[in-house]
Amino acid sequence: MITTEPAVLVLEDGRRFEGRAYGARGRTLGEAVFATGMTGYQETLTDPSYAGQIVMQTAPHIGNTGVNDTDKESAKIWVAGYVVRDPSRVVSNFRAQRSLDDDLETDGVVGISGIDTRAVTRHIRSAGAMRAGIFSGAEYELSATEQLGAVRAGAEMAGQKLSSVVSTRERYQVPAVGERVGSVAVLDLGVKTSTLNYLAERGLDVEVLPESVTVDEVLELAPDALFYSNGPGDPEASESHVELLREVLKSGVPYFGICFGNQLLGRALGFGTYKLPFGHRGINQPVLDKLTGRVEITSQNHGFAVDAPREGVVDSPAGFGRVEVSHVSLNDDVVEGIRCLDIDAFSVQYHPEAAAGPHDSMYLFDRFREMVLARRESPDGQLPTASSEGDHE
Ligand SMILES: NC(=O)CC[C@H](N)C(=O)O
Repeated sequence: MITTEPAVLVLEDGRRFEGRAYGARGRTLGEAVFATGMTGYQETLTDPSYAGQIVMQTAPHIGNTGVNDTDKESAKIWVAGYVVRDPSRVVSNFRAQRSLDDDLETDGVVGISGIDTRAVTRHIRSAGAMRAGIFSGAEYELSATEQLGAVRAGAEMAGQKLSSVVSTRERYQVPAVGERVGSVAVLDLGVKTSTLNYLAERGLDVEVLPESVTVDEVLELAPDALFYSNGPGDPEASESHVELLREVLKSGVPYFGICFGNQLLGRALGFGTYKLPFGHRGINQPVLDKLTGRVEITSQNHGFAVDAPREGVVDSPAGFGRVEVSHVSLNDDVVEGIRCLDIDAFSVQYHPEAAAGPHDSMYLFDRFREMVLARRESPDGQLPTASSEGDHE
């Protein structure tokens, strides 16, 4: 229900933005970030990579089409908090089952509306993503000093390991659809439902594994391929997943990673990762595929990036052979993809499952399928063929 109850968004640098309570009431803390997608709020909210973040939508009208059970990318809303300008007073869509406000409340997500999201975005764009808090209900009554103190006592995103918060507790399977190509072990670091479906639709039997799985457990499964999903947190704090990846790569299993999985491949290869000032979050981020010269409009949600040379082929500092940056952001030249030339491994920094977003990057799932097929046909290490590389849909 849209109310006039007050709420306040407090940034760690002391800025305060007064608004109205939205969703659950109370206090929430997290990293304030902005997302520029004009559609797809439900997919954004249920993307586990947003755990620990207070997400602000730059699109002014949110909630117009309500929510349904089919567009969820995971079991619940993961954002730590939600900031919008004008929540829709009416829900109007034939697929709507509930209002967004209902789900925010059910999932206990504290939000705020009536915020000049443009002003906050401009501020974050120049000052950088920072810790923030939303205070409503009884928490609104606290003094400004107490609220700011709470925000400043909150955890910084840098250094946080959040995979165990979002990962599945138990293994589960998604069976291959159509002609079976092989099996893929998916390390669930915050995986989205669409990703699993796209892998299964490429003929892969999907085995989803908790993030705490050991190397031996993965190798025991003898998967035809390994996949690392997107996920929240700082890649630098995920050393166990980097170690796991190194061991599996050494055993020759083909690898594809997206977003967090790109950062972890970067680290496994021996490159560093660093925090971007305010990150890339939205569904119209232009990326150049250097291999084909094509530009993709991509769906993105990341605050960290891989530090690797943009030009040419370099040796992996960790001894995995030759590597090249395959994709770059056309906005700021950030590394958006990595390709290994001597082992079967590649990854992208964006979300090819495009939930929400344009489907330009779907070819990457085909590229992965080709890689798995090539490896099965020539177990001694056939690299993907040139024809599969340019296989855009
Ligand atoms: N969507 C993701 O996988 C995000 C990766 C990482 N948590 C980042 O913010 O950069």
